[in-house]
This record gives sequence, C-alpha cells and structure tokens, in this order.
Amino acid sequence: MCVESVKSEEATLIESSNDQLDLISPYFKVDETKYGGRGCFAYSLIPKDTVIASCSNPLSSTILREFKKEVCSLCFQYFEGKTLKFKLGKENVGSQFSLYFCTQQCLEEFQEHDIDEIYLESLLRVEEWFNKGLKKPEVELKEPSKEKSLIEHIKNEWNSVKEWEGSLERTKISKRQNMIPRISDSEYTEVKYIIGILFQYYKYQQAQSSEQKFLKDCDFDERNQFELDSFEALQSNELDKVNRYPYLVYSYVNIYKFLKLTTHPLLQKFINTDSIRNIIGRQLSNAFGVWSNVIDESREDKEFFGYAVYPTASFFNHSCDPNIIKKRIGNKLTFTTLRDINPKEELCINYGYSTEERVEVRRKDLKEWFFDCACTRCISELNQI
Ligand SMILES: C[S@@+](CC[C@H](N)C(=O)[O-])C[C@H]1O[C@@H](n2cnc3c(N)ncnc32)[C@H](O)[C@@H]1O
Repeated sequence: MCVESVKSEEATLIESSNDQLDLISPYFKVDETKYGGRGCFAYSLIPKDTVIASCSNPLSSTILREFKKEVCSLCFQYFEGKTLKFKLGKENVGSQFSLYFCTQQCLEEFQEHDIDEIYLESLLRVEEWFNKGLKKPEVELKEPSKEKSLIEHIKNEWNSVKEWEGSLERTKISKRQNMIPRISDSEYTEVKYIIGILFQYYKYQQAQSSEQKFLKDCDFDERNQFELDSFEALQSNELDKVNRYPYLVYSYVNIYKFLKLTTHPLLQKFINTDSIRNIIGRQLSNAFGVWSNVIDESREDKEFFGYAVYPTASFFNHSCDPNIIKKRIGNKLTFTTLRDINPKEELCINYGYSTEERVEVRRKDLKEWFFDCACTRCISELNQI
C-alpha cells in the first residue's frame, strides 16, 4: 500500500509501504486490528520485562515557549525551573534568541545533526518573528459561520490561501515582512515541531542526492530516514480535530502563512498547503507528550513541556489494561512488556489516563483523542453494564 507523499514543486519525496512497517521490530508486526486501524501484534511468545522497541531520538520535537530556557532543547532535561547554561544563537538572527541545552554535550550533539546551521537558524527565526509579531494586534479566532458545511468551510479557508499567495507574489520582497502574521503561543509550539519535520525532509533529500554521508554518525541518519518513512505512514487527524474545534482552521492557515514567510529558504520547497496540513494532522494523534515527571507520567502534578514525534512508536494502540509500558529517559523512549505476551496478542500502552476510573469515565477521557476505546477491558466492562 502506498501512502500519500509530500508534494513539493521539486519532487515527490517519500513513499512508504507496509513492508517498511514490518521492519520496525523483530518482536511484532504492524497489522490491521479488528476494531479499525492498525496495531502491533506479537510474532511469538514474548517474556515479561522484554524491551520490544526503543527510539533513540525523536524525528521532531517542540518545547513550549515558557519552558524554552529551562528544558534542554535536545534531551528534555529539566532542573526545577533553573535556566540552562549552554546556549546557541546566531548573529544574523539575533543572538538573544538562543536555544538552551543542559550540557555542552547536548549542545554539540544538536550541532552535529544540523547541516550548515539550517535547523538552528530556522528555529531562531521563529523566535525572532514571534517576538516581532507581538507588536501586531492579537487576532481572535472566531467560530466559522454555520451557513456552510464544515468541510466546505475548511476547503474555502485553504483556497483563500491561494489568493493570499497570489498577493504575496505581487508584493515587493522588501514589503513582504509586513505580511508575516502574529502567532499565538500554541502556534509557536506547532511551528517549531513543523520546522523539525521540514528539516528532516531536507536532510533526507540531501542524503538521496549525495553519495557522501553528510553527517558523521551514519547510524543516526539511517535510523532517521527509517523514522521519516514511517512518519509518512501515520494517520492524520486534522479533520477530526477541526471538526471538534472549527476555529482551528484559522490557526492552521495562520501557521502556514507564518512558515511561508519566515522559514529558511532551503526548507521552502517542502512547504505547500498539503504538506503542512499533513504534518500538523499526523502530530495530533501520534505525538508523545514531554512531561516533567518522566518516571511516572500518570502523576497529576506533572507539567506539560511540549511534545515529540517518534513515528515507529506510533503504531501502539491504547489499552486500559496495557501489556507494555513506555519509559522516557532523556529524549529516548523504550517499550517494555509488563507480562508474558502470547503469540498474536496485541501490544498496547496506556495513553496516559488513570486506569482506575470507571469505563464511562475512561472512554470519555479518551474521546479527546478522537476514538471510542475498543480495548478488550472496555468492551468486556461495557458488556457487563
Ligand atoms: C498512535 S495511533 C495508533 C495507531 C493507529 N491505530 C493507526 O492505525 O495508525 C492512535 C490512534 O489509534 C486508534 N486507537 C488507539 N487505541 C485505540 C483503542 N483502544 N480503541 C480504538 N482505537 C484506538 C485511534 O484512532 C487513535 O487516534
């Protein structure tokens, strides 16, 4: 099965197939579930405490603006609100808008995986234009009129972007900066995540077109290419999300305009309305939250720092009686069996909700993620009501 490819003026970038998903882990196969969509199924008996999958670093991640000085941009370390000492800036983008790291090692690792400081510069541009945008009036996101169907409304809004692009073309380059929209804090978070993905597309394309390895650590890059291929196979929940929160279509269009006007010239070829909508949509049900308390993510007092996308880990469905557990150490994720697993049994994590609640409450919480929980426990408890 071929999944959608990122359309760009230059190339159809990546195609992903189900065969690729078979290579994610020697322990399980990604296959169709009975209740719809795909899940991960054990090939054979797996003993308790087996690490069945691990992801060494995210394909892209983003930290909320309010935590940018306190949470390491690379490994997500947090020292109870202390400002981190290691910073990166760039003179031509405004060195005051730094990226922060917990150690020199993290800073160097970030630099090692950047190419010609394209990623750094792109992130610094977000800071710069976010700050400049604060001088512009805040735009209130309105609910769309009820006269048109939502689908029609979404279509119209994205079509209007084409007109906007026309007027952009007609505007002198020196005047285009005036068209950069103000973005909100949540749009800022989203924009940084999108830039991470655009940068991965760029690296991927560079690797395809170059015989030389462009970075020292080739394992990292092969892994990332694999993650990027898997990213293309993820489901998008853009329409579900906009259906629930119709005003978000304005926010997504705003994000698109901001990216179009501020992103590094070398990443521009990956920006079109389809690619940006797909990148946003795939994050909505596949990203992993980065929380303050990494040992026990079910704790109530944890803080939300941002999110990270690890595509090969995004095929695990949720269960209210999970048989695997996700652990985050720094920016690495591992998935470990909580009990012996039978051949063909589905491997499921807990998406982060209390499993102590009654079935109705659990299912209501999970609805936030656009699905009616069909895990074995919910089905069995629903049948008993
Ligand atoms: C991270 S993805 C998991 C992989 C996904 N099933 C797929 O085919 O790409 C999360 C999505 O999977 C589905 N899902 C996960 N757990 C589920 C469950 N317990 N019951 C029903 N659907 C579930 C929902 O559509 C959810 O938005």
